[in-house]
Amino acid sequence: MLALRSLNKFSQSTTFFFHKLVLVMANLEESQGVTKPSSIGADTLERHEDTGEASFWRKQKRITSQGDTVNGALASWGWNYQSLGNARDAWCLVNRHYSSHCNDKYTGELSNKFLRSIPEYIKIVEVGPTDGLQNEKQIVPTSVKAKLIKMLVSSGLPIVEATSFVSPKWVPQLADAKDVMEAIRNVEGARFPVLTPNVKGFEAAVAAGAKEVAIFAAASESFSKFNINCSIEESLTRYRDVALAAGKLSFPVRGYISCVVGCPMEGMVAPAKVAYVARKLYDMGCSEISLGDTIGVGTPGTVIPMLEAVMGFVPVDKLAVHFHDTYGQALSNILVSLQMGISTVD
Ligand SMILES: CC(C)(COP(=O)([O-])OP(=O)([O-])OC[C@H]1O[C@@H](n2cnc3c(N)ncnc32)[C@H](O)[C@@H]1OP(=O)([O-])[O-])[C@@H](O)C(=O)NCCC(=O)NCCSC(=O)C[C@@](C)(O)CC(=O)[O-]
Repeated sequence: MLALRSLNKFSQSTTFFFHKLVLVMANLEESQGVTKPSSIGADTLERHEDTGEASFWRKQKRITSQGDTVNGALASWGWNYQSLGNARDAWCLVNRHYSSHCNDKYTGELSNKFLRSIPEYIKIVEVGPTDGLQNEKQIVPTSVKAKLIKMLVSSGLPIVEATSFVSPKWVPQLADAKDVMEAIRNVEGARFPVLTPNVKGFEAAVAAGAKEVAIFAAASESFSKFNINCSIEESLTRYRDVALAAGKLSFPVRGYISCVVGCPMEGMVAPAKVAYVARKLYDMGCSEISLGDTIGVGTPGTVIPMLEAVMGFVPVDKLAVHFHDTYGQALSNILVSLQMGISTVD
């Protein structure tokens, strides 16, 4: 467990978080024509302080709903990429402003303002051996996977998702799931959930010694077909069977949702679609629901309304966030998630 309050002591990193947040806000506004600031720095900061948090969130919502009208191919995210492209220059401006004008007291006040609402403890769920290794071009030997898992545990991580009991034809990288479980059988000090896409996978996981499992749905129809070869509704039926079987053994079941803000095939994903799948997973007994920005296109402007929609159906203490850092937005997205009360981060 990580004492997040200790972040207050590291004014440099909190200032970095804050800079990133200001940047995302500034860039979203500029790219959407909401405002046209002549420069980014103190003016931008004061403007947001003046308007207050509530109106900032409203503004982000408006921007997102404008974005929602953009549909279709990935190219429809052009405004987002544009924002990210501008971010480096703008960050330099903000950074220069702070280094010459900011004193420690001011930085401390800002840190308090932006960190005061975050949970005291954060649970980290490590997913490198699954979400990481499944993308490796070369197949990593079982012994190396086991060593990686042991090292992750010895670094203090309390939960390490160990492997996936999926079809070896679909994910040959993780075809050695049973052997990985055998290799870590005597490792203590952490929990080792595994991914199971159906009852066949669940039964194999139980036989290999797993004590908790995760199922993975998507908020986008196209991605569901691409990833698990079935529609969202079919996947929910499948997962209900897995949850039922897990319930009989009192195994915790984690539910993932992929593409919670964007899909590589469909573009932007509406928050209501994510909320729908989250509610279904929660109702079937998932003890935790992890919201995945699978392709890393989320920004605070799209993440906040998505979280608001999901929180309408699932208690915040049952939610986790899973941000891929493809475009360097993961830290900003994690920060706003923490500010909204999420306390589990993949
Ligand atoms: C779901 C299926 C199985 C459907 O795949 P399918 O081809 O539609 O399944 P099927 O039922 O027709 O079976 C085809 C073959 O697979 C076998 N099979 C069937 N099930 C299993 C199983 N569990 N374990 C081992 N073998 C299995 C089955 O026995 C059969 O073998 P055959 O008769 O041809 O020899 C397949 O699409 C699949 O395995 N997909 C998994 C893909 C995957 O792992 N994706 C990444 C997961 S991580 C993620 O989704 C996102 C996340 C969590 O990281 C968060 C984020 O970033 O968004």
